[in-house]
Amino acid sequence: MIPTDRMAAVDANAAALGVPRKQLMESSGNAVAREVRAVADPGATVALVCGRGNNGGDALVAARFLTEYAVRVHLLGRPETIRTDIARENWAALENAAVPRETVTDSRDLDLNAPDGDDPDVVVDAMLGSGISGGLREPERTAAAAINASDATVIAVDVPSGIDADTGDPTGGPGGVAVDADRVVTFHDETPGLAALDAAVTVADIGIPAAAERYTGPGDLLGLDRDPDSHKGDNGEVLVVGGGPYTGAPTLSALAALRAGADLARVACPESIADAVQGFSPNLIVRPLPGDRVGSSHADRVASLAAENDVVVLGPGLGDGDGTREFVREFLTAYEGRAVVDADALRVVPEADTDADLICTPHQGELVGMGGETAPEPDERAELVREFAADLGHVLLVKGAVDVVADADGVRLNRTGNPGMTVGGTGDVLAGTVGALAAVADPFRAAAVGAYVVGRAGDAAADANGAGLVATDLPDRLPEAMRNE
Ligand SMILES: NC(=O)C1=CN([C@@H]2O[C@H](COP(=O)(O)OP(=O)(O)OC[C@H]3O[C@@H](n4cnc5c(N)ncnc54)[C@H](O)[C@@H]3O)[C@@H](O)[C@H]2O)[C@@H](O)CC1
Ligand SMILES: [K+]
Repeated sequence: MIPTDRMAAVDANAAALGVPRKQLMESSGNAVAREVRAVADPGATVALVCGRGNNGGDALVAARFLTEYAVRVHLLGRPETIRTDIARENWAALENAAVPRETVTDSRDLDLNAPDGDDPDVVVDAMLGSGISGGLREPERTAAAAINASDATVIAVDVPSGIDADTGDPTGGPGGVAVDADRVVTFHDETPGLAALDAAVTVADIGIPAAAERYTGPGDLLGLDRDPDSHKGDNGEVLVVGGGPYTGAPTLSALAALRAGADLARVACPESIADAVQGFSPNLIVRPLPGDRVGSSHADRVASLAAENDVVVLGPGLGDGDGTREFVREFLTAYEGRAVVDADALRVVPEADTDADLICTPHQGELVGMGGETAPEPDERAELVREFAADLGHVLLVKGAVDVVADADGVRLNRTGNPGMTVGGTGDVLAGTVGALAAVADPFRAAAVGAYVVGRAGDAAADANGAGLVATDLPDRLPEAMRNE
């Protein structure tokens, strides 16, 4: 089962892998034609009712595959108003091939009958699919009533028009108008709502590469755009807790969080390094903690700072003193929010008793230090990481030439990035980036997208600086890396 928004991401990832939407539409249309053949013999009459989006486009393709049937294509609206290039191209192909078709501008005029006046044997509902919002409007609304009044076998493309593919409920609310389909032919994977319908569902493989789902890609960035009406704070406030033996690490995390879209980045660090951190950038808000190491005496203060933020990034540059471990343990025991845990804070996680939602970002050595297992081959490693994530009850992002993101339910692999990124500090950039993303997306997605965009930023930095890239090259390249194109 795959929710509609995830399907859109997979679709865009497939395009990036070289399988564009038009090719998928060809396979979808072919699958619709196969479904028609399964219910009606050659010579039967088939009415295809097409909307002007890609759902309609699927049926325009199907019409080309149904040469042995008496096909009639009904387009709801004028051809010039078809909304996508690929659907328009498929309409043009029908026109060129003189396939029987008509445009219906007023759906009260929609006549599904065959030329002899008989009911068609099959009606294909391709008015609206996953692009629907709200209840059916005209002309689709009246057309849906005409389809439901017919005695034909009704085959819906992707989802019955007027039904929410994720819930199975009418998009117009209880009692809303929707097509009552006998059969549904859907693509790649079933959306959760289809199981609730009283219709036979066929899931057609349309040739989306498995890698489009398993690997991160540009589709994973869809839906992360900032709401134009948002106010300061709506896009995330991130608290980085770190520093002591190191100054650059918490600074890099905080700067990356800002470049990844956070509205505010605060750094809680020992006062011994507070001026140095502030000196890196006036964009940072520094909260000094007494002394030169973070220790358990700071747990209450950090807990109250954490409460003012959406996400905590715990660990960059903290070091591994005894008092530091105690601090991490105490903090995690009390904290119930979201946190990215990195570096020396990681080894405390397996023994911590916490209700927090954690995203742990170990490299493979740190993973082993936490009690996890690794393997050289990515798929085998992915399964080991998934099992360990399930044991921990947290999201894991294990860094490597291929990054593995896992929780109890799933795995995503990431292959952006390059060997130049083994330089110090890139992990701090990643932790801050994931922190910013975790303020606006669920933890698994934040980890997957974070790995993807930091790798992309690293690839851009390597283009400019080769193997001489340094971690400070990365944050400024994040905005470009997060652009979905
Ligand atoms: N991987 C994929 O995502 C694939 C999708 N395909 C097809 O593409 C479909 C999605 O295409 P689109 O995104 O173009 O969306 P639709 O074809 O569902 O149509 C969306 C358009 O309908 C209009 N609309 C929205 N809500 C409406 C309402 N309540 N009443 C009347 N009109 C309304 C809007 O103007 C919108 O642009 C899928 O359902 C599937 O059939 C396939 O072609 C191949 C692969
Ligand atoms: K449909």
